[in-house]
Amino acid sequence: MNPPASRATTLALFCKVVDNYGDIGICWRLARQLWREHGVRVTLWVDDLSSFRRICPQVDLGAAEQEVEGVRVLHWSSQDVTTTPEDVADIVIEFFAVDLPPGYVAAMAQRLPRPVWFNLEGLTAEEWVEGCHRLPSMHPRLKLTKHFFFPGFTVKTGGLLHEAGLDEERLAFQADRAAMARFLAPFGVTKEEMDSLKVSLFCYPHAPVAAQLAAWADGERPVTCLVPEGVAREAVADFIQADAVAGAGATRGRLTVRVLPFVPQPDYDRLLWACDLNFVRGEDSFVRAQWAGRPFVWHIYPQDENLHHKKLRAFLDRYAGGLDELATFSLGWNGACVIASWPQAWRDLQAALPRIAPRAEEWRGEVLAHGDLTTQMLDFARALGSASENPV
Ligand SMILES: Cc1cn([C@H]2C[C@H](O)[C@@H](COP(=O)(O)OP(=O)(O)O[C@H]3O[C@@H](C)[C@H](O)[C@@H](O)[C@H]3O)O2)c(=O)[nH]c1=O
Repeated sequence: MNPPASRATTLALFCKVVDNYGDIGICWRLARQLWREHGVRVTLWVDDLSSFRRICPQVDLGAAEQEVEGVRVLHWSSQDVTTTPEDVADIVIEFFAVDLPPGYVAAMAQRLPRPVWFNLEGLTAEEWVEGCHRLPSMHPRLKLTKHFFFPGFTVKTGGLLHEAGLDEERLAFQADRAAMARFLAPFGVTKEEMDSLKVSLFCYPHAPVAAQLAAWADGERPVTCLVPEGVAREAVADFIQADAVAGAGATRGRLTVRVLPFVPQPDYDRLLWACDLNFVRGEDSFVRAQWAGRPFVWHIYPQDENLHHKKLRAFLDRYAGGLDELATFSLGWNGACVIASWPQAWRDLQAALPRIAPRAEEWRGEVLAHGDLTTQMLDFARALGSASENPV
């Protein structure tokens, strides 16, 4: 899509990879959408190019500066950054409260008009975020104000990342069995496996994967489990009796496990769309599973003192009303309740899938009615800009 002819808004997005792929996954998604759909010139500062490359193979690991899909990417390898006020973007986003380079902040304070500054926070369904979304925080020394921006599920939050045209693309794909079969074939999925219950599996190492694989193997219905390389490595290797590398797989009982390569982000969406049930984790895959319109089980990122169990319950309270089988299974999957029998918990969940599927579609509509995160963020930035004679 061509950017508008007038001077484009500029935006700097600072991303530190704490671990795994969610931090860069979210920032990359946001950066691409800002450019493609809103014509915003984005500079993405990221400290870990290797993690970035796993979800976006075009990334050059050796480049201090590069352009990827219209986004300027800078390797943020040190806090020792010198920037002039003219080089500061109109909008500056720190992701998950990262410390911006002091030199960049000093230049922000000198820039006229001042940039709009956001701290983009993590996603939670808890109610308190509604009171914190859009709150200002003054810099203790400099003439700068930062605003908190909270993603979320309700009208009083900033919404979720969702690209224009995503639903049309997804629905066309899901309506085309041959397209789904063509997509899955390179991963070894056969015609027979297309007729089985197709499950994608993305979780943290502490999930009870071995018990679940056993429940599938001993279950009544054929299941094909597609698991990206590196996920639940030990349990998968035990099941297939071989190294869990991409291309490996085995069938035991009613279960076939296939190990997939880690795919680029757009293909991960297609994987979720092609499966009947998705196990997802963290933040970004959790949101993408919601857009897939299919039942999913969430493995939440673990936190100290089991704080994450509270967050999981807050989400299930919003999502899984009347779907006790899903709530119980999800709590058990996350160690938030004891499951007496995995095979039984699975049978219960499987029997409930036809009731969960319409809820997945309904939920999509409910959440999207409030608008997407990127548009809401830009609208807020513009409102702040015009209020302070600071047009963006
Ligand atoms: C499995 C797979 C995932 N992906 C992408 C989808 C997502 O953008 C990304 C995975 O990110 P997530 O689902 O968020 O899970 P995650 O666990 O990888 O990431 C995170 O979770 C956050 C809550 C934490 O704050 C982070 O520190 C981080 O741990 O990887 C691919 O592109 N290809 C693949 O094959």
